[in-house]
Amino acid sequence: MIKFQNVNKKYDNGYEALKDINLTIEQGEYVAVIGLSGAGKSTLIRCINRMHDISSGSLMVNDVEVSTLKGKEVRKLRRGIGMIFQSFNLVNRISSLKNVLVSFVPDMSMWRKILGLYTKQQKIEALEALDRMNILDKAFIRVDQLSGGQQQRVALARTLAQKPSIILADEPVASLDPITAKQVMTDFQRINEELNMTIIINIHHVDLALEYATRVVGIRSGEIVYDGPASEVTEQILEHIYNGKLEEELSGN
Ligand SMILES: Nc1ncnc2c1ncn2[C@@H]1O[C@H](COP(=O)(O)OP(=O)(O)OP(=O)(O)O)[C@@H](O)[C@H]1O
Repeated sequence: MIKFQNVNKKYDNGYEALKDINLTIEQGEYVAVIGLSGAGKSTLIRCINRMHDISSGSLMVNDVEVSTLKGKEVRKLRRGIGMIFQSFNLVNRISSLKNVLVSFVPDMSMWRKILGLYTKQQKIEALEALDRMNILDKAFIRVDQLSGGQQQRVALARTLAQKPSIILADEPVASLDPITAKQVMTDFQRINEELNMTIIINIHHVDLALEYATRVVGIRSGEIVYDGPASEVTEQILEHIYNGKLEEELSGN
C-alpha cells in the first residue's frame, strides 16, 4: 500500500510542486495520473521511490516511512519499485537479454559483477521475464535494432525481473505511435492483472488513461482535484483537471 498523508513538496527554488496530498493506493491498483504539463505528476510519482524528497507530511510505502530512509534503506526501497521511463533507459549496444540481466547486478558479489557472471537461475528468470512480455524471440538482438514498442517491452521485462510490487511509469508511451502505445498500455494491464502488481502511470494521453487504468488521479497546480474510477470521469471533470485547457491538451499543444 502507498499512503500519502498531508504531503507537500517544495523545490529548492521555493516552488510548491505538491500541496497537501492525501492519497492511498492499495496493492494491485492500476492508476493513471493526469493533468496539465507542470501540474506535478512526475513529482508525485517520483516521491514514491525517493527520486524526490518530500518537504513535509508522511509517505508510507508498504508500511515503511519513505522520507526517513537512509542510503542502504533507500536502495532496498527502490529494489521493490520498478521504474519505467519515456526514453526506456536501456543500454543500446547490448542484447535484450543482457539488458534484463542488468537488473540482477545490485544483488551480485563484487567478483561476479566484475566478471559479468550471472547464475543459471538468473538467466532463466531473465528469459522468463522476456517471455512474459512476448519478446523472447528478441533475447539475443541488440536493443538498438528493436522498435520503440519492443524496447519498452524489454524495459518492462527488466523491471519485472527485479520482482517489484510496484511499477512507476513516467510517460511510458509518450514517444510511441498510437497503436504501439495501446499495446504497451495493454502490457501494463496484463502485468497488473496477472501479477497483482500496482501500476502508477503518469500520462498525457487522456484517452489511454481512461481506457486502460481503473483509477484516475487528476492533478492541477500541485493539488489532487479528482480521485476516482476511470469509468466515472466525465468531460466536466476533465475540464476541471485541465483548467479549461483540455482542448489544447488533446491537440498536443
Ligand atoms: N528540480 C526542480 N526545481 C524547481 N522546480 C521544479 C523542479 N522540477 C520540477 N519543477 C516544477 O514543479 C512543477 C511540477 O513539475 P512536474 O515535472 O512534476 O510536472 P508534470 O505534471 O509531470 O509535467 P510534465 O507533464 O510536463 O512532465 C513544474 O512547475 C516544474 O517547473
